[in-house]
Amino acid sequence: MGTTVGIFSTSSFFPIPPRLRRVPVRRPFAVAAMGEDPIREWILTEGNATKITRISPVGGGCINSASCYDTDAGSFFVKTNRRIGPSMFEAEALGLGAMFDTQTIRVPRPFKVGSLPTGGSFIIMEFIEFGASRGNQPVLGRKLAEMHKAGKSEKGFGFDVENTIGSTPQINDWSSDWVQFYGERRLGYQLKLALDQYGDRTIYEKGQRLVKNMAPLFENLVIEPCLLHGDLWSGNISSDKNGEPVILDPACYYGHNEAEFGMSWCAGFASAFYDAYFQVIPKQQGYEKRRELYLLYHYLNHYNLFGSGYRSSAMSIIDDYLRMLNA
Ligand SMILES: Nc1ncnc2c1ncn2[C@@H]1O[C@H](COP(=O)(O)OP(=O)(O)OP(=O)(O)O)[C@@H](O)[C@H]1O
Repeated sequence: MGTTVGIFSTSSFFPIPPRLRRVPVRRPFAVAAMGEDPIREWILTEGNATKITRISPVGGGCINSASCYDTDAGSFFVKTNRRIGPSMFEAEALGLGAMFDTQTIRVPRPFKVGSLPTGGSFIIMEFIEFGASRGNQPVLGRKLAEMHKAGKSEKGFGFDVENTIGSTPQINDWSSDWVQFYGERRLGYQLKLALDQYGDRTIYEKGQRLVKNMAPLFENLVIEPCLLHGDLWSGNISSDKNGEPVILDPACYYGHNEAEFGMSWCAGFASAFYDAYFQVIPKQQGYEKRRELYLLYHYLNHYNLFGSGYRSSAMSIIDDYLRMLNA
């Protein structure tokens, strides 16, 4: 039988919503399957279903296999990965759980993470029926800002676990200093990766020069750590059947709210999105000067993940800043 990941092992951590709550009545065939299939086991016990009526594949993801489990207690969304242990899904569940707890923007509620007996891991979460539209931009902007406002951290900048941005590790060790955190754990990590995997000394050295000289971009700012989705691009933004925005597949950490716009080059945010956002959290002084700095992390990550097509975007941002900062 697959092991379960400690903190997700009881329904009290992610209690089942009333819609899905039922007294479990187990059938003999369900008992017979226990232990061989921890997904089925959870759904038929803590998931409060007595029978699974249909399992259908859900397309769209690149990294994992996804399915919808229809049951007499509602539907569950399940992702499995046959190669990777549960730490990746554990990080996803912690991120989803943190966003869910803000009770602001809609995210799928995570229920359970565990290992598969044949190797690999799984995550079970709330199934969301998506609508046709990508959602209302002003509502998305307002709700995202509300999440940023509500998601506070007492530990500073970082997150309780490492997670991934695409498939690149994202280091989240806590820090009380945002400029240091962003310089070392975000830009510095990606620059080192480019040096190690491509031998790209030019981007590494110029990028490090920027990191050492970027403090003036943050002068006179008070930066409160707030909960970020961390990977907010159009593929991770949807809407439910009522048109409410939904955000998925996060790489959460507590950071400067402006860093959330780092993927704006492929997120399709309209001006109505930004207007609504800044009505809840006003723009800070110097926002425009930092915009490209926050894009840089994601361009570097794309360079590291997908190759040289993204190098020139990253390099020209670095060069522009070095000129602007006389560094
Ligand atoms: N909670 C959910 N309920 C219903 N459908 C979902 C839910 N979460 C994701 N999906 C759908 O399943 C598809 C795959 O999910 P996801 O994108 O999280 O997969 P992945 O392989 O983990 O990630 P990636 O997109 O990075 O490859 C998505 O395109 C989305 O349409």
